[in-house]
Amino acid sequence: MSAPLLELLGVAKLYPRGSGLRALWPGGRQQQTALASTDLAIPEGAALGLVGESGSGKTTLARIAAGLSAPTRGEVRWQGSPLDALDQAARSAWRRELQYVFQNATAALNPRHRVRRILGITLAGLWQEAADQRDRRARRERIDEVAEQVGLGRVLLDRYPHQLSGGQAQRVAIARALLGAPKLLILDELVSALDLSLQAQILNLLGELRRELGLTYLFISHDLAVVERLCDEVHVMHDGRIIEQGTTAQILSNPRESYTERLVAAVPRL
Ligand SMILES: Nc1ncnc2c1ncn2[C@@H]1O[C@H](COP(=O)(O)OP(=O)(O)OP(=O)(O)O)[C@@H](O)[C@H]1O
Repeated sequence: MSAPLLELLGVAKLYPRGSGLRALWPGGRQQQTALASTDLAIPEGAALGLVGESGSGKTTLARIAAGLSAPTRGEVRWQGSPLDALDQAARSAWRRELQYVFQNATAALNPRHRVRRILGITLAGLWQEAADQRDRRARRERIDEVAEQVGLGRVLLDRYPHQLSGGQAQRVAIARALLGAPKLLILDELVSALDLSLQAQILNLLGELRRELGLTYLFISHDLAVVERLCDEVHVMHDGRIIEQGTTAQILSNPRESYTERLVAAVPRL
């Protein structure tokens, strides 16, 4: 059996707590556990949801999983290899194949460039790193291809980020993440700021992309109703720990923990 695409082994994150004079006192600087020792495996093709209230540690876990933040303890493995042990070629493949998409899509886009340029800069960087010699025309074609995949009309490629709606900006953020043909997308509160009908559109798009491109998702949300629409499996976080995990159907119909019951009770039923 092949190794999971991504694996966290005993990963934990502590932050110093306390500042000012208290921190100078012996024993005054305590540590706060943002993430207690956590194991997590994401097999290729999975759509795994991570739910929990604000402050439960979801983003801390996601950032460590993406290699954006170093764990205080434990190890992250990509396709079976510890991140620290990846050689240069494997590291550059990992950077391309794992993409993190943030909640606030508009803020993540350079306001001074049109969308096509924003995507072009990312693509040029990816191809340069891979020593890919393809020319400007090929770059243009790849951008058009990805824009089509995410349902972004050509007209929108000529707009500046501030001229985009929230849903359009999310599509640009997803398009940018797709440029390098990733395997795993880490989607952090991607649809939280959108109204319900736009949420549904983006979730449908993510479902289609998963089927068409064989993508794997780690999908983070405080809202179980959103996770339910996209994920096969759910991990529930509370106080820096995964307290419960199971298939989405199991979690929704038969939650074990009272904390999970409360999240389930908040899911609107038609
Ligand atoms: N850089 C930091 N320094 C100190 N404490 C931090 C830092 N980042 C996160 N924390 C703390 O770690 C805990 C977990 O935060 P985290 O952002 O991972 O939760 P979350 O579930 O993603 O919540 P949210 O949805 O509000 O972002 C919180 O108590 C938070 O205050």
